[in-house]
Amino acid sequence: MSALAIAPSACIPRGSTAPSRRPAAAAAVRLSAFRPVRPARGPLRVRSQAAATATVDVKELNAKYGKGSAVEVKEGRGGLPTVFLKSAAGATAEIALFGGCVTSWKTAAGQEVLYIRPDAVFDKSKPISGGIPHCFPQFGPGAMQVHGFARNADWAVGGASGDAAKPAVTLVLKDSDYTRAMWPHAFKAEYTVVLDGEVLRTRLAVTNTDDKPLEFTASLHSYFGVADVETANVRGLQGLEYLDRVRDSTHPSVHQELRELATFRGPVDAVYKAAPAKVLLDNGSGDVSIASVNWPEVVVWTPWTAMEACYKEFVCVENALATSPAKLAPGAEWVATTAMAFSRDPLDEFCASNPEDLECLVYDD
Ligand SMILES: O=P(O)(O)OC[C@H]1O[C@@H](O)[C@H](O)[C@@H](O)[C@@H]1O
Repeated sequence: MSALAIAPSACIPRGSTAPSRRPAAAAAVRLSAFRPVRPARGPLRVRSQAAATATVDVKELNAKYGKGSAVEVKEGRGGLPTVFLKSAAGATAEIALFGGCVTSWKTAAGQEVLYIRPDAVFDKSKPISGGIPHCFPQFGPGAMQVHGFARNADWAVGGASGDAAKPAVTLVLKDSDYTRAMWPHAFKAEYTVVLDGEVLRTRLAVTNTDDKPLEFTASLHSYFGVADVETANVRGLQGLEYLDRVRDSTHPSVHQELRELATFRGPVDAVYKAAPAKVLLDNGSGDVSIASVNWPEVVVWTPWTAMEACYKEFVCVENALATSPAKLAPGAEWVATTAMAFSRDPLDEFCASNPEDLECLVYDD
């Protein structure tokens, strides 16, 4: 199993990762102006209201929206109705209707890019802890449950495309008694996931279907697997102002990112403002490129030892609209897109099949 594969039920043993050859990241952290000074707040609690469940017949859905092997609707993890995409290039993605959550994205070579936490459950008793959950209509903190309700509700299938090169599905979430109890607005959220060759594209469109204005915040809470959080880094954030939420997410402190490579040596919960069109996550075996349009912020999060069992194995790099709500007049629409691509480091690829080669026997301290 790849070091970045989704953990089945427990954290991946440390020893299972390929030899690391990235002392540069460790050196970079010494230049850092940013040192988290105390551990993250205790174990994270998801205080969510009961999920908005719906009973769906996957066979019926597949008959309606399935497109051969390019788009299939069937039971996924935990029996959850899930849309499976497979592109002609051989990449795959899985999107659970519960939460509209992308739970897997694999390259044609079978490498999992996303991460599911070992404490994730697939029984709708809480949001799926991993993959790409939605934060909507509140990033938080705020009046409603942390990260809103969209990750805790069943989305419907609104359409699918069987274009073999780039199969796609559109999921839809509309207001219901469940959502209006928390947020008194009529809305429609349409989330399109396209597997364009090996590139995972998303498009989130939110429409105010009410007769009064609404405001919301949001993010794609993307969990990415990393070989080791201490050798992972994020590029593209240098010079940006960020809000450090580790001590207090309600009253974050304001800083400027000085590092070219944002590395991890403690808990990080940072909202980077005025985010660039693209950031890169070095996950230890290559770069995950995260390009976006109209997501104005990037949230970088690692709980560190607050999640002792698995914190080394993932980093969240989230496309976000966290601090300044979008304001929609009746009938207005807000749209944001992302394109995520993974390019494997050629040396890593070589070392996977030649672990004893001299060039591969370089270790961090
Ligand atoms: O709800 P989850 O998936 O455990 O994630 C919680 C974290 O999500 C991050 O987006 C926030 O920046 C953190 O403050 C928060 O703790």
